[in-house]
Amino acid sequence: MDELPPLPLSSGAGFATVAPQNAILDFFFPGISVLSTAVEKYLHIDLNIYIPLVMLLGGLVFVWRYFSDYVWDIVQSYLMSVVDIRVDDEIYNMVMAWVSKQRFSQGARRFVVNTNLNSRSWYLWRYREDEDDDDEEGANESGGQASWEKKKKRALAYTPTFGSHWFWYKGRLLMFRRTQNTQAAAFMTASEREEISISCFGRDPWVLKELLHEARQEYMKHDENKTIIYRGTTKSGSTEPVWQRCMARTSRPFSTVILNEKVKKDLIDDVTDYLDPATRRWYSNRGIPYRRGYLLFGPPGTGKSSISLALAGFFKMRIYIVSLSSVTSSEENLASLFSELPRRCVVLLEDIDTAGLTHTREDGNQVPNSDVAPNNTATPSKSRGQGNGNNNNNNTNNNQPIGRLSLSGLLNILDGVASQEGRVLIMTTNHLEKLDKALIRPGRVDMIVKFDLADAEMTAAIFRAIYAPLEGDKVRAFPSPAATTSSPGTSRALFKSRAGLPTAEEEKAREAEAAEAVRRKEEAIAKVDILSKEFASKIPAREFSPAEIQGFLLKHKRNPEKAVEGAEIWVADTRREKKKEQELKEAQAKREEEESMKKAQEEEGEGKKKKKKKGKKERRSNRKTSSTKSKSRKKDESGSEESSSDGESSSEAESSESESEREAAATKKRSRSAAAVAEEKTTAPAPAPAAEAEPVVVVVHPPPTFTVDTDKANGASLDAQKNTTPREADSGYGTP
Ligand SMILES: Nc1ncnc2c1ncn2[C@@H]1O[C@H](COP(=O)(O)OP(=O)(O)OP(=O)(O)O)[C@@H](O)[C@H]1O
Repeated sequence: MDELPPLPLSSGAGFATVAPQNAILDFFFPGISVLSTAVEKYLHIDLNIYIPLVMLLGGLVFVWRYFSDYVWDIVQSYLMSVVDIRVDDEIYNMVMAWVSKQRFSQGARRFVVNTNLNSRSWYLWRYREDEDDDDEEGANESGGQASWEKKKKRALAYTPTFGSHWFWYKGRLLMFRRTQNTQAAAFMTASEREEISISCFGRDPWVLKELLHEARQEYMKHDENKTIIYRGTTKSGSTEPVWQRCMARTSRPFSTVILNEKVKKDLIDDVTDYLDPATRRWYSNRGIPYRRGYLLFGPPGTGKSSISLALAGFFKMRIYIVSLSSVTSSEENLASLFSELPRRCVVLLEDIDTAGLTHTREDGNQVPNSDVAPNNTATPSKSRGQGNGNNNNNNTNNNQPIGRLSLSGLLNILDGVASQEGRVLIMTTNHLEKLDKALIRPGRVDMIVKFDLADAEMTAAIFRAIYAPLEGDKVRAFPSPAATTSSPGTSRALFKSRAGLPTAEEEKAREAEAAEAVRRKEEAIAKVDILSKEFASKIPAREFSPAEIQGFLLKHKRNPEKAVEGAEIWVADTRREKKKEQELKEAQAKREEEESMKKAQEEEGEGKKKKKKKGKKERRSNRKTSSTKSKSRKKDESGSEESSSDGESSSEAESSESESEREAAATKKRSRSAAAVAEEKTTAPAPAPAAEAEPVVVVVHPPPTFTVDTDKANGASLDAQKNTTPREADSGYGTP
């Protein structure tokens, strides 16, 4: 066996025998010379001849690593088109929905799985989670079970993981790139911290635009027959105002909002006319701002929001809702929100009465008599008059910002020079009388619609709307003789039992089944109609809102007879509850009033105390000066004493006499001034003057009867003060 050559790096002598290229290789790849010697010895392959090749490859890799990014940037900049997709825009959801359906996405070996593909970004938050897909499977099943079934059926979505992914679209090679933004703020959620882009070779990005358009179209299909609702709010973690997409609801048919038919028709006709492109041209030709405003007013729960949603759904417009009573509705925020509105949309301004007029929705109850009126003509003068009358009270501080929104600010936002044209503005209020005239003048509000508590007709209509069978409803058989005498061959059970019969008979049975369904439906409608009248007769007119009645009916949603039975009890219970609520409210208001009065009196008392203290100080300093004066006078007198010792006793007596005289005079003076103060107090509850706080006065002129009544004193009622001596006032305020 041949002897192995000495290890190249084991000793200084060994190192000297190693070829120079091996030494270099060993430097970069330790142990390579040992390996090459072993390979040469046992496999008879000389690795040394490949060394230049290996080094060249290594060099190339090294160079590529440094230059690939640079080269790629150049290729992207000059030879490719790229679209970056923002995660905080709705297009993110559209593109991701599209991508998840592509083959390259479904076949990816490394992927991200989601139950919800949408951006978790602030403004899309909750999207789809709260959609009412009640037309999907499982809707018939009851409550929680149905939603659980629905969740189980919801498909998982697979999207490619971070990195670059190539795919073909319309014969072009495109690249989908998903990267993580490491510089994004830490509070952002995972999906907010990612960035996506799609690129294609070539300088014309038409293929990318087509892809985006297709993604959008597919996505929009989902929103067909839905009313998409946005709410004005602030971005999470900041004060920046944004429109947050909060829901996509199945559009509400107009027929489900119970309102005077003429009013409804007028409203729809007016909006239809306004949205007509010819009207738009008409406005612009005449230089009139293309805007239309509607004011819906009435008590809570009478259908104002419902009709706004129905309008938006009917005209296939998005609805943007902002409540003026919310904390976010400052002037700047509102202006910013309005500037971001699309051209064609419905803007719903809720609680407009809070705009610089009042804080609460509870007080005030006057409503005018009209149902609907073009603002410039038919609004009843009574309502406007009353409104204005009240306004006089409320509007004294119209332009004072409440919260941070002033009336003038709101008016500017609504129709200032910078405000959007083309939108339908709907304002709602519970208190029309509290609105400023300027806010509802024609141009801002072109139609006023009144909503009222339910009358008998409305109550019956609500009943019918809830119980009358609709398309797709399972019709419950009402117990009636007709139902029991129906042909036995037409029953569902019999139909099932004949399932295997020849086609003609089966056809016949099916027709009979359909006829039976129609008969049942008609029967149910007739029955519900009778019950609705009975129900309406039990509910007092104009006492309950449609929302309240609907709430009660929903408790018996599958049993109209029970609803009719329980109506009277419900009326009595609700009245009792309302009364209790009213009493509680009044007691609360009274308590608050008393507390505020007490506070005011305490503050007044504090003021008096301070004045008294000040008076005392002044008097003390006065006394000091008078005592120094009398001392100097005494000095003079003692001087005269020295000159005639005979007259000592007489002069002493004189001085003591004059002293007592002086004191008596001072006391008289003080008591006179105290009396004057007491007299003064009978006309105005002014704080006690300094003299009355003088302890000497209390000692010299004690009141004949004296009771300490802190309540009275604190109350400082005029009558009490009339009869109080200074002492009483003192004790009342705690003077020792
Ligand atoms: N006229 C109506 N027709 C049909 N449903 C109504 C009507 N009024 C109220 N409802 C029902 O009552 C509920 C509340 O109605 P809605 O929110 O539209 O009232 P609102 O007048 O906007 O109340 P608020 O002033 O408190 O905002 C809804 O579920 C709606 O279906």
